Amino acid sequence: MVSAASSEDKPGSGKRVAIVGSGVSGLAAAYKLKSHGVDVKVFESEGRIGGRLRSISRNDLIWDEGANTMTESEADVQNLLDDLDLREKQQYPLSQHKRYIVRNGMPVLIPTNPIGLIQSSILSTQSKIRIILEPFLWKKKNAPERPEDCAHESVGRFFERHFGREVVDYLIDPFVAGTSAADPESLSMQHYFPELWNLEQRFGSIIAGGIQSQFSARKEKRGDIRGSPEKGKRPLGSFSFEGGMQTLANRLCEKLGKDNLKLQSKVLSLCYSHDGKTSSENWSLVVASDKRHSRESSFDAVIMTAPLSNVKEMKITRRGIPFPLNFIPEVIYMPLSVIITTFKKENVKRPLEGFGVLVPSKEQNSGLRTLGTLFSSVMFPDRAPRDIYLYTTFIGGSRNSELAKASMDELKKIVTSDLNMLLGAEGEPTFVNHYYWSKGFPLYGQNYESVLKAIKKMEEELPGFFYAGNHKGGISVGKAISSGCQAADLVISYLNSASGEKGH
Ligand SMILES: Cc1cc2nc3c(=O)[nH]c(=O)nc-3n(C[C@H](O)[C@H](O)[C@H](O)COP(=O)(O)OP(=O)(O)OC[C@H]3O[C@@H](n4cnc5c(N)ncnc54)[C@H](O)[C@@H]3O)c2cc1C
Ligand SMILES: C=Cc1c2[nH]c(c1C)Cc1[nH]c(c(CCC(=O)O)c1C)Cc1[nH]c(c(C)c1CCC(=O)O)Cc1[nH]c(c(C)c1C=C)C2
Repeated sequence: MVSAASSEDKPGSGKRVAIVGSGVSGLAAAYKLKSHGVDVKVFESEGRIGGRLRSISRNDLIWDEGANTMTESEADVQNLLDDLDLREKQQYPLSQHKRYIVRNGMPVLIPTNPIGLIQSSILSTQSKIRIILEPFLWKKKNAPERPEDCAHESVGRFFERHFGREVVDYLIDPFVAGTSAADPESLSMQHYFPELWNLEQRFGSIIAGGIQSQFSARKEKRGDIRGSPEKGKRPLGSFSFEGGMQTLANRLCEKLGKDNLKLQSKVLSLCYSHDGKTSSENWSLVVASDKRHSRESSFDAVIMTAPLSNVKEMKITRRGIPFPLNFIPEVIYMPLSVIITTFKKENVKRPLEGFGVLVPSKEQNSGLRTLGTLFSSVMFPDRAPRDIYLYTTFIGGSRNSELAKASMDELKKIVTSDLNMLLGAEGEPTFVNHYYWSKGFPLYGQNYESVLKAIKKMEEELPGFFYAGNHKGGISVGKAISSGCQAADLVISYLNSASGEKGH
């Protein structure tokens, strides 16, 4: 547990760490370090905390313009929620397992078990048979032969080999759109679905491998539950908080204390100056705030959580010599618009219960142009008055990157038309709001290996420099938290190490 450290075993006492970025990874790292007695300072370029957690309360409505839900598969997340006393604020969506994919212009419930799959109209009989027979029929002969080709295989190609094209078009394409705004051909299988990629490496068939590893995971879990009854009782699945996802960032910030946070403070440059005598207080930062530049000195370590595209713009010097960042590759980001609409319930003729609906690329032929819509007020009834539906619709991603930056008027027309076709929403929405993310998510594409290499190079060559956030190990909120906690652990070991210089 993060808060378990007693005052005697607080190894970080008297040490100072700078954290760049107040997204969930930076805040989680700062909180963990503070719990270990480290003096932390978080620098945030914007005038608000949370980064891609961004909830708005207005006009009796609550909505999220960034992440809408999160999961707690990572132990770091479970510990953090316990420590922050956030359990009573956790909100589980109603009927969250009801999720829909559009086929022939109409939402179809996604099957959640083999019988459901057989009964579902989402796939042809041929594809269903192919899924059932995958343990026997999967095409090893089509698998890339050279390990390097295997490492570069796309998500689309991988699933096509195992299940055929229709599964890619009607299950994988909408799934990756709904979890990364990308498309199956651009994503790297090894990096986007590492567990499934490993299953193929180990078992060949992903169905047989999946069943086998689920079986062992259940056995392990039964052991865990016996040890910790509290955790075993928790409902599985995604959740948010009263007031939206921002509640998590706000609680982290409260625990950190306002004095440890500097808003509107954009980090422009970092300087590591080891004087050869002490291994501490070697880092200083130049920060731009209110049109002034100031130097913030005497940090023992730095955790960088700003997107790599922002890091690339920073200047770093090491022992007085510029440390050029030209080895950082160009990261591709998914642009995305998030559009909030509300409709009077009486005007929505075919409302659906559940989490939301995803639109496969192929369904653009039916005239649909959105990526998907979350049924926000159906999931969380306190997000809108009782007689209103609030929807959160996503437009853009790799499928339609230009459309992501369309005007509010154009986006409103698209959303109104799609919700009319999918849910029978009639007339104009009673409220519209729009937020544009020019760099919504980093793409875990074919060049992702070079992204990881660049992060490793910075961490190896800059003593006391650590990188965390959604460019490393996964884009979900849970993975970003975990990445922040892991960076905090590495900083604690670094501060503890006798030399304090990771061998430099
Ligand atoms: C529209 C959208 C929907 C999403 N939905 C979900 C979802 O439902 N579930 C889920 O699990 N995940 C979701 N995600 C992903 C998830 O929200 C993010 O991956 C995660 O919040 C990223 O956290 P982070 O700390 O790594 O980065 P960020 O939140 O991006 O934080 C980085 C911070 O660094 C700051 N910064 C940048 N440059 C500087 C600088 N030079 N100096 C100081 N500060 C700087 C930025 O302002 C920012 O606050 C969604 C993301 C988006 C955009
Ligand atoms: C249609 C576009 C999008 C929707 N949500 C997002 C986009 C781009 C963003 C997003 N949503 C989730 C994540 C985390 C991914 C992860 O690696 O865990 C991100 C970046 C959560 C999520 N959303 C869906 C799934 C299956 C998940 C994983 C967690 C869970 O199972 O709850 C599906 C989904 N996303 C959207 C809709 C409408 C939808 C399903 C109907 C919107």
